[in-house]
Amino acid sequence: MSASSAPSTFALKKPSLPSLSWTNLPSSSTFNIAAVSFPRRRNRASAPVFVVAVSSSNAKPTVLVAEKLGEAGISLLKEFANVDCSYNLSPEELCTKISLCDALIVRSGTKVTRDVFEASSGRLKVVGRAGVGIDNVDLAAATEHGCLVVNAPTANTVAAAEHGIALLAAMARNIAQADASVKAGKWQRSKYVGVSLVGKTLAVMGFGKVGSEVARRAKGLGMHVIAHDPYAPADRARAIGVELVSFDEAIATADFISLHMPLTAATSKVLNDETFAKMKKGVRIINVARGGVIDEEALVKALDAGIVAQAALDVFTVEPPPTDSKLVLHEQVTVTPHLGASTMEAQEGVAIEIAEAVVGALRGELAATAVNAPMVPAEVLTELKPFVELAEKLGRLAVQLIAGGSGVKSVKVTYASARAPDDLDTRLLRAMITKGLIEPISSVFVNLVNADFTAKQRGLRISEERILLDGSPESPLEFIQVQIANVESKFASAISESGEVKVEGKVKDGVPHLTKVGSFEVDVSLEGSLILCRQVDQPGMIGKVGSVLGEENVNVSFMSVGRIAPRKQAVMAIGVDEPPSKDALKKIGEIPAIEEFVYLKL
Ligand SMILES: NC(=O)c1ccc[n+]([C@@H]2O[C@H](COP(=O)([O-])OP(=O)(O)OC[C@H]3O[C@@H](n4cnc5c(N)ncnc54)[C@H](O)[C@@H]3O)[C@@H](O)[C@H]2O)c1
Ligand SMILES: O=C(O)[C@H](O)COP(=O)(O)O
Repeated sequence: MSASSAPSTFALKKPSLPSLSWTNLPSSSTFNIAAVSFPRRRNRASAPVFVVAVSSSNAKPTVLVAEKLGEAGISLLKEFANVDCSYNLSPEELCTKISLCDALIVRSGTKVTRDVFEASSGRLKVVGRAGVGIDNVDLAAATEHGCLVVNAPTANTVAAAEHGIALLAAMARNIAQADASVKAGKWQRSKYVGVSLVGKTLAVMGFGKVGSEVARRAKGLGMHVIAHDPYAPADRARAIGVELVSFDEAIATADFISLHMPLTAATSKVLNDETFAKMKKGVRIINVARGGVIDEEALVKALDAGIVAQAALDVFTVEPPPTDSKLVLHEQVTVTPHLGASTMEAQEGVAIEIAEAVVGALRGELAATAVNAPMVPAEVLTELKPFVELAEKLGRLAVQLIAGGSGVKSVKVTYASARAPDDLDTRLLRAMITKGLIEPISSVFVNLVNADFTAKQRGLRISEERILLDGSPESPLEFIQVQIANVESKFASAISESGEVKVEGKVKDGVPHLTKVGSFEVDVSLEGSLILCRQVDQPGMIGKVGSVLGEENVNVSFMSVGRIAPRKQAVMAIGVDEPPSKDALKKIGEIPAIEEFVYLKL
């Protein structure tokens, strides 16, 4: 943002004439913010979408691909961006490179830490995780830096499930150990007698995409499948003949336990000394989720004690695991080097999925796989579009009405709608009001990803209220009102009866309109910029102001007067296409009946 941007607010109270006070508010036009865009949908018309806000410059963006990505994905990226494929970067090298990149694509091998976001100095707008697990990305830091994180959650599901089944079967029949033995010149047929799968109970821990595919396949092998997942709907499990059970029941009854939950604070080391002790003696464990869900030392002990007969592991707490890892070297353990997603088909699919998500996000489009932004369904977004504009403009107007020195701390937003509260998702509107409130007075970039965080960080409390109106629920909202408490206004008429700076607006024919300022009713479309004047209502006022602007070649787009009563005080709202000069504003202030006025940039 340029510190020398044109003054954007002019405020004057009649008694302070002629000492005109200008307040320099940074103009959003000096930074490229693609706030929220509503692009044409390619497909998945009703798929959930997420809102992104990106575009740091007009030049071609640069995408750093830090781990091997399928060719199809690289080609897609190259159509839109400069692509830098640099693999095996050290953390320091990554931090150095990142300041020149708009997007970063990684798999599970790169730690995208807070240091990376800090080193990017705000340029990094999207992190694409070419896969599912995002435990290698510091999501809190990404959100704080307004950086969108997208993943590719579907393309490797089948590959991971197939790998789980491959490990299950290989472990049960000692395939890896027997293979090594034959290659070592031995023929140990009695040593490698396995166990059968048919009729055995498999507990699937985490009944999401991979877990349910594993369950489906295990049923095909004749296994009895149960699952534990506190968040999975029972009917989805029932539909494939799987019973959802408690954690304790799952681990106590299973002959095989297959792990498919994400690594979170709740799942970290969920298999530990205590939980191994509750398992059936001779249980077999498969892990293609994340190493951290098992306490690896406890697993070694459980293997040695015979509680766990065998384990088959694709993932480890530290990857690669130490070469002297007791777990990896254990005779009863089969290991693979995090190969779950590594099929040709999955890698091609993941590369395309992530390249599309990253390019879309860089274009400011809606990303269907955002991880750190709230989900807003496509149809809701289309309907909310004009209200999103209204919300941002009301925020912008409200904050520009505040007198310099008044800290904005408490903002109340009221949404009036004939729709039931559950039918109105206000997260997007709140984010845009926050953007409108913060951006004119700071250099912070606000988007849907970081709006709530940014507001909190600045001590800005935004409370929301919904008013349920009678009438047709066709439109999602009748009006939005923004009130800022405990502040002084540079335009006294903007203060409501209850003492807050208040602006209210609605959408008419798809265009946002300002309909109330303080307690004055106005009606002016929110396009271009706005002059608000308080005057004594009398004939000729519109003409006088209009001719000052006309002389300056400033085009008036809209004008409306709201008054308390004829010949009493009135507020005139004038929409202008061009910013009036200081001189023109001074002349307006000098019109005798005008008591105060303010020029506001939208
Ligand atoms: N080894 C690999 O290469 C590979 C490949 C793909 C996925 N994965 C990993 O597999 C896991 C599952 O991936 P997915 O795509 O199925 O994810 P998903 O989000 O579709 O499913 C995860 C499921 O775990 C459930 N869950 C969350 N907390 C739980 C808890 N405390 N107990 C039980 N269940 C819980 C969730 O409700 C969800 O249904 C992830 O950890 C992912 O990173 C690994
Ligand atoms: O979470 C995932 O998608 C898998 O663990 C795959 O990770 P990878 O992309 O590093 O193979």
